[in-house]
Amino acid sequence: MSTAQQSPAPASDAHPGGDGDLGAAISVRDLRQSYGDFEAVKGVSFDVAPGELFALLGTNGAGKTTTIETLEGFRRPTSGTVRVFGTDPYGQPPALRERMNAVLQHSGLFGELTVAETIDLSRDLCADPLSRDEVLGLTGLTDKARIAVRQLSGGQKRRLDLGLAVLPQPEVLFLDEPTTGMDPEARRETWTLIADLVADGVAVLLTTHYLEEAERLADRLAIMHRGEVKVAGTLREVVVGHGDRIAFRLPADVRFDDLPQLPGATAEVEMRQEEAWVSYTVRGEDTEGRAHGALAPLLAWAEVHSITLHRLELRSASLEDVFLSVADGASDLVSG
Ligand SMILES: Nc1ncnc2c1ncn2[C@@H]1O[C@H](COP(=O)(O)OP(=O)(O)OP(=O)(O)O)[C@@H](O)[C@H]1O
Repeated sequence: MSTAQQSPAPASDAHPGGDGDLGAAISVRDLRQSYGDFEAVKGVSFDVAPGELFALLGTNGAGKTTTIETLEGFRRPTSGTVRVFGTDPYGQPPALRERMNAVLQHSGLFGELTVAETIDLSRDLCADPLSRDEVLGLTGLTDKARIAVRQLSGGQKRRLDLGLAVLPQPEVLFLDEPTTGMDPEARRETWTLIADLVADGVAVLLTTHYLEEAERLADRLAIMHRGEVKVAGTLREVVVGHGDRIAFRLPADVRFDDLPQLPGATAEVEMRQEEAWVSYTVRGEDTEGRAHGALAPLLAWAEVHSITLHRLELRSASLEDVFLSVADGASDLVSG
C-alpha cells in the first residue's frame, strides 16, 4: 500500500481451504478479531470482485473499521482468513503495496506542507502515479495548490485524502467513511469519482454512515451489528427481503383492533408528527405482486365501512428501514 504506513510483510500464499472466490480482489472468510477478551468481529465473510463496490454498513462499533484495517494489513486476524488478490495483506507485503490503497478514517496529512508539495511527496513514492494536475483536478483543489494543508477545510482535506489514495492508480481501494465532512456538492463529485474508478475496474470496499452513499454506489452491501453481518446482498435483494409498506393515517373512529388482516402483512401503529399512522409491512414470495394482493382487500374493507384512507401511501422498504430493523436486532440474515 503506498501510504506512509508501509512495513515488510510475509510472501503471498494460497487461500487455505480453497473456499474463497479465486477471481476476487478481496476475500474475507470467517474473520474473527478480538481486542483482549472482547470479540469485535465474529465470523464475517464476503468477497469483492474487480470493478465492484461493496459497502460495509453498520451501527457504531459494529466492527467495520476493524474489518477494513485487517484487510489493509494493520491487524492479523484472530481467526479466519483475509486475502487481497490471493495474498495475505498482513504487514502490507511488497506484492500488494502498489496494488491497494486506502482512505483511512483519520488522515495523516502534514499541515505545514502545501497541497502541491503533499501530492509531489506521494508521487515520489509511487512507480506510476497520476500527475499532480490530474490529482488536483479530480479532487477539485486546483486553486488550493499553493496553500498549506492546515488551511484547508475539513471537507477539502478529505478530498485530498482521496486524491492521494487514488494517485498510485491502485486496483483495490479501501474507503473508510471517505465523504465525512464534505458538503453535499463535494460529496456528489466524490461519488462520481468513486463510480468512475469502479467502472475502470477498481475493487472498492466502502464503509459509510450515509445510506444514500451506499444506495448510489454499492453493487452489493452488508449491514453489520455487534460484530456480525446481519443482512447482505444487492440493494434490491436487501430491501425486497424487508417487504413493502402500506401506510395511512389512522381514521378518527377506527381502533387498531378494527383494522383488517391483510394477506402476508403485519400491522403496527406509529406516531408521525403527533399523528397516529397505520403501517402494514407486506412480505411474501411474490415480490412483484404482494403489495397489490394486500392493497385490494384493504380498499374493499374501506369501501364497505365508508372509510377514506387519508394520505394513503405504498412503497418498497428503504435501506434505512432495513438498517433500523438491524439496529433493533429484528433482522434475520438475508443473503444474496
Ligand atoms: N484498539 C481497540 N482496543 C479495544 N477495543 C477496540 C479497539 N478498536 C476498536 N475496538 C472496539 O471494537 C468494536 C468495533 O470497533 P470498530 O471501530 O471496528 O467499529 P465500527 O463499526 O467501525 O464503528 P463506527 O461506525 O463507530 O466507526 C467497538 O466496540 C470498539 O470499541
